[in-house]
Amino acid sequence: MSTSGGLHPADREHREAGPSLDELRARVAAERERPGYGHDALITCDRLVRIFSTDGVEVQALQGVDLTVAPGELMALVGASGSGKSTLLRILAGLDVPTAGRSVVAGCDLLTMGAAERLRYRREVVGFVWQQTAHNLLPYLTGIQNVAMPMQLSGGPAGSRWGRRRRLRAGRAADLLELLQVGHCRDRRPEQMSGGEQQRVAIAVALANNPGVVLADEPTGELDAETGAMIFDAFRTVNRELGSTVVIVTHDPAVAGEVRRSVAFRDGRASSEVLRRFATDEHGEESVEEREYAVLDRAGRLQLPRQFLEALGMEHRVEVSLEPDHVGVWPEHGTAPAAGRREDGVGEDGTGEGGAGEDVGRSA
Ligand SMILES: Nc1ncnc2c1ncn2[C@@H]1O[C@H](COP(=O)(O)OP(=O)(O)OP(=O)(O)O)[C@@H](O)[C@H]1O
Repeated sequence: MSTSGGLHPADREHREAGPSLDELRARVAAERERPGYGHDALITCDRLVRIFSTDGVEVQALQGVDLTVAPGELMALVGASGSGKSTLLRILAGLDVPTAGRSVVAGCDLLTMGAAERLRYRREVVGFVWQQTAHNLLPYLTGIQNVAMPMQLSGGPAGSRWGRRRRLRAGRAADLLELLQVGHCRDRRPEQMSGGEQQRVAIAVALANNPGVVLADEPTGELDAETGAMIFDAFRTVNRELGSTVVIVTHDPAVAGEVRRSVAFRDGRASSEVLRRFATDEHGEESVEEREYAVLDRAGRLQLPRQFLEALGMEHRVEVSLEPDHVGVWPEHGTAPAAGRREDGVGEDGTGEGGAGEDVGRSA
């Protein structure tokens, strides 16, 4: 590994001498005072692993996922089939337990929760909406009864008498149906609703106990594009008006393109993120600025985009160089396509950004 390029001689001398005792003490003190990973997040996944064993064959569905989601975020998880998105969502929903690692949602540790706490977690801390519209609702109950059911199961909202509690539940259920623009479905059973209406009622059900987090697995997967857009609008309303944190797994590029942050999964890990900024100019024209980042995990690993590796013939080993403001990654000596690389790892333009290497870590 080369770490020379671009350093000031005084800095290089300092680095070679190593840190002084005072510097080491200061580092230890700073480390001790540093807030823990995910301290300000609502959802924290820390090196999360899930291994399935079927007939003696092990599948590593999650291979050390690091992910934090801030309170009030509306974000998407995307990625190829089999990359681990649904496995992660089921763990976050409290329906499955990770093999190793740590995951904390709204202060609840998903690895150590007991059965009673897990039940309370699933009823009150998270709400979920699944792809199959039919799975989200009880077929023999009306819209309003479906929304009131989770409140009934958890005993809320609090009130002194049974009759009063029932009225409060019915009032909140009706309010949620109105918020999601399906007030007209209050007395209809699911078979009397369209697919889009069923999903909006399902979102109301997910919100019944006022959970901090709403998880949705392909909620637009069974719907046409127009209805899918309406469902996504419903999630946006929930996020904006009720402050719920929303995580949506989706294959739908239209949905992924509408959120500020989408995290792409690859081979059981979060591999890249797209952050978007939506702006409206003085003429009312809307624009989106997108920036794609590779995810650097807590062990310092990152996945370079597959097309970068293929374009530069990188495999097995790469050369890495520390530059003053970024890290350069180069194909192993002698394996690169010829263009733009000098022996010292600096591109032909002398900037440290040679055409054959990938620079990572440059500040955004
Ligand atoms: N219960 C299970 N038993 C065995 N293997 C499983 C189980 N659930 C998931 N897997 C495997 O784990 C890997 C990740 O699956 P997962 O469903 O999380 O992927 P995904 O990204 O959600 O895919 P899709 O977009 O197709 O739903 C896959 O290889 C899958 O076959």
